[in-house]
Amino acid sequence: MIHVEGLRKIYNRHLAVDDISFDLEPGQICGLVGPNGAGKTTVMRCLAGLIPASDGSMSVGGFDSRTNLIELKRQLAYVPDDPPLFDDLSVAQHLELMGRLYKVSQFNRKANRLLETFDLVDKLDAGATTLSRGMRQKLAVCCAYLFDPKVLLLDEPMTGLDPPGIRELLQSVRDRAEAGATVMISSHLLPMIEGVCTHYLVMKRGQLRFFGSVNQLRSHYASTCTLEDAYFAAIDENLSSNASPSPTDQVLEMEVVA
Ligand SMILES: Nc1ncnc2c1ncn2[C@@H]1O[C@H](COP(=O)(O)OP(=O)(O)OP(=O)(O)O)[C@@H](O)[C@H]1O
Repeated sequence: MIHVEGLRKIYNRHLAVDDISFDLEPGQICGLVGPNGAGKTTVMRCLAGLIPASDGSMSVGGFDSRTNLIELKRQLAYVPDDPPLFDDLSVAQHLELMGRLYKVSQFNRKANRLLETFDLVDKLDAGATTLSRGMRQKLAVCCAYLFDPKVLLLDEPMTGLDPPGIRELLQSVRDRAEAGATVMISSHLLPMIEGVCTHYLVMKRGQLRFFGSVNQLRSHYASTCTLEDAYFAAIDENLSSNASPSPTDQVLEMEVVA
């Protein structure tokens, strides 16, 4: 469902994502983890077709980003960590807009169920600017879920959510995956995503430190390790034996060579 090969992203002179490759199938939930600035959001934004990759190839649902970007975008929903809502629209109007844009069948049933799940029924007529941080996040998730995308890219979706909201969100991710969606969820809240993910992608300074299933993670690092243990092992791993320079060094070297 998601195929990424050799993805690179250079912002001006900064190599933010360096040669990342991975594949995800329907039903898989991939935790995208790594320290601040690792490149997680950049990977998601490239995959969502919001920013162009500098190199590499990507496809979603078989649609290549270079030749079929519009179809690729139709396959997925991207929920950024600070959802851009429309100031002038209410909660209900956001959902109606999404419903019309994506020609959602059984709109009322789906919208009502989402509003109940994410505890937004009381806020139906509230304007976006009057919503709390967590409510904005919940509304963005509802908008994403409404059209049943095949791929969900959730960037730090638990930020601002209360404990019931976090529980609902994680359960909804499980339900969506069970129904066949492919989910990528970036988070720093490792214990919270640990019970949900089937796969992990660990990044540091633009580079891929680990990609694989939960079982592969366990056998790679230690059979009893937690995600947090594996995370620290992966990001602390000394790559110098591969003589792999840091991304910034690589950009500078490229410039010197040029
Ligand atoms: N628009 C931009 N222009 C220049 N550099 C950028 C831009 N966006 C991100 N970067 C840089 O790219 C690198 C990766 O950023 P990114 O936001 O993808 O990291 P992240 O893993 O999502 O971080 P966090 O966990 O803090 O959200 C960082 O060094 C960041 O400063």
